[in-house]
Amino acid sequence: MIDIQNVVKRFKSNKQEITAVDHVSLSIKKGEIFGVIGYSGAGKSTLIRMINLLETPTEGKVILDGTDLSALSTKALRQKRQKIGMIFQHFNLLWSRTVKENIMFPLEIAGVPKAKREQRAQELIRLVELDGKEDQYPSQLSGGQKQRVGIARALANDPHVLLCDEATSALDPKTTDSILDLLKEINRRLGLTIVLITHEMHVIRKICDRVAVMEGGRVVEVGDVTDIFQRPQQEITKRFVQQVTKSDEILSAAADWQVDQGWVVECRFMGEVAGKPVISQLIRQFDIEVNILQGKISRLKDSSYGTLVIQVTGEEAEIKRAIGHLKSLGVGVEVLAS
Ligand SMILES: Nc1ncnc2c1ncn2[C@@H]1O[C@H](COP(=O)(O)OP(=O)(O)OP(=O)(O)O)[C@@H](O)[C@H]1O
Repeated sequence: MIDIQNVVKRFKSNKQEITAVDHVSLSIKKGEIFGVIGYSGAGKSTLIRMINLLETPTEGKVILDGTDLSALSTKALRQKRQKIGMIFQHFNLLWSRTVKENIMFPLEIAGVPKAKREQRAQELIRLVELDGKEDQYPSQLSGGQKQRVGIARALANDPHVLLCDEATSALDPKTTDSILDLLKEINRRLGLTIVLITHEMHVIRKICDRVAVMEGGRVVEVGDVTDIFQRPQQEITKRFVQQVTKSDEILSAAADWQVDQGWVVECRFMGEVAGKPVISQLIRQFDIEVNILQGKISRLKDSSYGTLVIQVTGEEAEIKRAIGHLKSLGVGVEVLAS
């Protein structure tokens, strides 16, 4: 659906050259929610803006539904862009227009007749649950409601792809969740492909099917969200996963855990193994004691993921055997202190 092929973007400023995106290749499937995560300056915005050619790649190609975007004439590109909706961190609404007028604006540009525009705007207002707000101005709306207008406007021309540029970064956690639920619902109902960029693993965890991790302009890791949570490879990915799997209490307690007694071990459960009485079996099978220090269950888009921090005491060789057994069951194990 979206093929990003060896894309590079360099910016020249003050005689300096910055490589914002450095040889990135990604293949995004039709109907999936694909997330790109990275810290500030990683190149996420530049990358997502190359998907609709708001930024032109210095090298490489972006192929959308089989069409090389950079090979299109200005007119053909404008038409193609109507099928790529975009929403932004700061909503980018027209402040002098009402909710309905904002939503009708892209239809006006596309030359859709007035009656049809009105009808479509009403449908979209219902979809994003803004009934009753159609004649209000953006300044009269909450942040979440403004983003709902942004989403409705982005969907006006029935796009195949929705690009989300840090769409929830300006919102509080509860509103963030309601906007993420809406995006998930739109993806499910309309089969829309969604590409989002974020610096929050919570966003990836809640709605994405796959994720790419960016650092210094490069994609350093890519995979299914469930796999990335279970087996993060790169240091940066591990840090992002920790954002949601390790509570602040675990992180601060980790510094204090004493090593004088046994080992402190973090176990990560996902899928089938999460439903099994693994710890009670462990105590029965091995000559060890287990003390539960912390536990947390996180919901992913379609599954759940649990972390449990335990203190294991006993003979070192027996602890090692018990840990080996946990690993053989598919439990992710990390020794935090020994
Ligand atoms: N128009 C531009 N001119 C010059 N440098 C730019 C331009 N746009 C981005 N950059 C630089 O490219 C690098 C990547 O920026 P980009 O905005 O894509 O990163 P990001 O991951 O989206 O970060 P943030 O979340 O802070 O926006 C940064 O070093 C940035 O300063």
